[in-house]
Amino acid sequence: MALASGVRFPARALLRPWSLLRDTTLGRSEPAAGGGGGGDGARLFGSQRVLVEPDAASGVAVMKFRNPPVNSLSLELLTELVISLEKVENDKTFRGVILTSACPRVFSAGLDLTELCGRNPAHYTEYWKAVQELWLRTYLSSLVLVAAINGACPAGGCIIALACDCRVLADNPKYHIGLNETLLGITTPFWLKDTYVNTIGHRASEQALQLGSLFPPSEALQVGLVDQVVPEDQVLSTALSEMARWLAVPDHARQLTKTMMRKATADRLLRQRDADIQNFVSFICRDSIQKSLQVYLEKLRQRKG
Ligand SMILES: CCCCC/C=C\C/C=C\C/C=C/C(=O)SCCNC(=O)CCNC(=O)[C@H](O)C(C)(C)COP(=O)(O)OP(=O)(O)OC[C@H]1O[C@@H](n2cnc3c(N)ncnc32)[C@H](O)[C@@H]1OP(=O)(O)O
Repeated sequence: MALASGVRFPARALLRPWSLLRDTTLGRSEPAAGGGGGGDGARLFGSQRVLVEPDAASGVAVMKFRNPPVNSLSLELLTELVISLEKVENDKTFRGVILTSACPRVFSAGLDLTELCGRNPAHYTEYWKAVQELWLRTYLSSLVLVAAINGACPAGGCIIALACDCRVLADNPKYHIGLNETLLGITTPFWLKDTYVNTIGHRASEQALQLGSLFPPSEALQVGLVDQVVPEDQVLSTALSEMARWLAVPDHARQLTKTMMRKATADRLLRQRDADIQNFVSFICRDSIQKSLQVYLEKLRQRKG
């Protein structure tokens, strides 16, 4: 499936894109902002791994990741997120989206490590294209995007949050946020590094990226990684209040300003997407990198037991 940013989608999505969007239980989901949650609109926008609760009256859709146990960014979740965002974006009823998690205690565990281990170069190519596509689509969205971070938010989870216009984090000391890639033995690509620098500044990024820092809420607020830290049961309502503040600004002026602020960062990737994919594939295929990732994944699995 060719999208605006030029990416082709997985073969199964290309053949039957909507096959990824079956089996929605959206009609039974809890009410959205303003109470419009369960109707046909929800069915139209949502999918198996992405619940969408649209509220036409406010022009806001709440989009919930539902890929248990930890919302790891599998190829399927990445694809469904892009398709859901595209659908909402194409419906002029909507001016804003709140991104949040339907899984308890985790916003997103980041890239799905099983997509990065033991696969072939063709798979890594397809996967990295999907990562790029989600980032471009969120980072350059004309909608207002607010992240309602209701759980742990490492690595790829933080990347989604960083692409939003505003971040509200639940005040739970277990809900760490940051780019911890170095602790897995991998590096952050330049376009994600740029996004970090744009958000928390050069010196703070230099330290946090090298150390793989994961910040608890108070520190995340202090460093400017999130805009608000609120009690857990107030994350969604605070995100809705933030959304109202952003939507009070005329769309055209806000959108032009957003583009002005973000274009240079996005263009750096757009100019060298293929090279970035090649870099990623050759990096991830290295024996040493595969070994580091497998050790990390094994530690995660053992930690549980
Ligand atoms: C030079 C060119 C550029 C090269 C670029 C290279 C790479 C890309 C770089 C950057 C982009 C981003 C990278 C990433 O996102 S990598 C992923 C990093 N994520 C993490 O480190 C988080 C790991 N997870 C956790 O810390 C915890 O799971 C949690 C999120 C805090 C939740 O804790 P909780 O206790 O609730 O759950 P468990 O730990 O018990 O996990 C349950 C279950 O899920 C499995 N799991 C967890 N995280 C992942 C994951 N990211 N991918 C796949 N699977 C995951 C975990 O192993 C458990 O599985 P089990 O089978 O044991 O049930």
